[in-house]
Amino acid sequence: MNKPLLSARGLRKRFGAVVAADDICIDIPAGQRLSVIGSNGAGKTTFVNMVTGYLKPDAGQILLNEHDITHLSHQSIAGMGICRSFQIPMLCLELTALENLLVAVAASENRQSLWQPADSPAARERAQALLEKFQLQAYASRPVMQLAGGVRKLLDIAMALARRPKLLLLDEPTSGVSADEKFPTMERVMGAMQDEAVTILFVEHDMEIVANFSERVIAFYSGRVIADSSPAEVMANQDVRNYVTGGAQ
Ligand SMILES: Nc1ncnc2c1ncn2[C@@H]1O[C@H](COP(=O)(O)OP(=O)(O)OP(=O)(O)O)[C@@H](O)[C@H]1O
Repeated sequence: MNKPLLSARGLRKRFGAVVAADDICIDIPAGQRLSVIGSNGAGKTTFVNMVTGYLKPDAGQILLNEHDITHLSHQSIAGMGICRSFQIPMLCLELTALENLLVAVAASENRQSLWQPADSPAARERAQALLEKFQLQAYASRPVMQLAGGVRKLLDIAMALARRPKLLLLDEPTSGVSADEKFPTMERVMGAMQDEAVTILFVEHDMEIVANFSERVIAFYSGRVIADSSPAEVMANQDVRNYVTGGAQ
């Protein structure tokens, strides 16, 4: 494999007696679309939090293009090209969808105050382009508090993409989205990424989404990686059947 974009080496994290990460070693090459699966409490969000700087590992190293980012703040890590969305979208509810995006564009321009939306023509153009990419134009001037959960999810992901990240981590992009809307939501997300040079890792519980939208699957159980391969191989793995999919696949 070429030098990985991201390399997690021996990551460990405990919360009291709970082992949330137990010697996690993962290399991610640029351009890959990969998913992370695992039952509740397996350590998926802990991994995302450590890679994005929201949580510091007790041990181990995280390298981005061979630079050690383990001890950097989440703001610095975002500035270096690793961005994320959240299980519960982090949006300003009083602001409109467009204003939220302008805040994200402002952050990507390293402006002094994040809370003052970027108002340059170029920033507006970027925000509008993101609304279009995610087919959210109809919501541009609606306050976020009036928007449905699925729309908020898409907006949160669009905001993460505003920074033109090298690596984008999506924490359960379809959670809270109705069963009928899961596929269309993922299609919109992946469609929006198509002409962006971005590597995507998403955490997902829905195995159909995993099988259809990722080329590599990493399965977590009890803070450990128990499988890391193609979707078909991971779904057929006995440990994955025992501890993740419950033998349903
Ligand atoms: N801040 C924290 N304080 C204490 N325990 C935590 C904390 N964050 C996570 N944990 C524990 O660490 C373990 C892994 O949690 P994590 O959120 O990473 O799991 P997950 O795989 O993302 O689960 P889910 O699918 O439910 O989101 C769980 O047992 C969880 O309760």
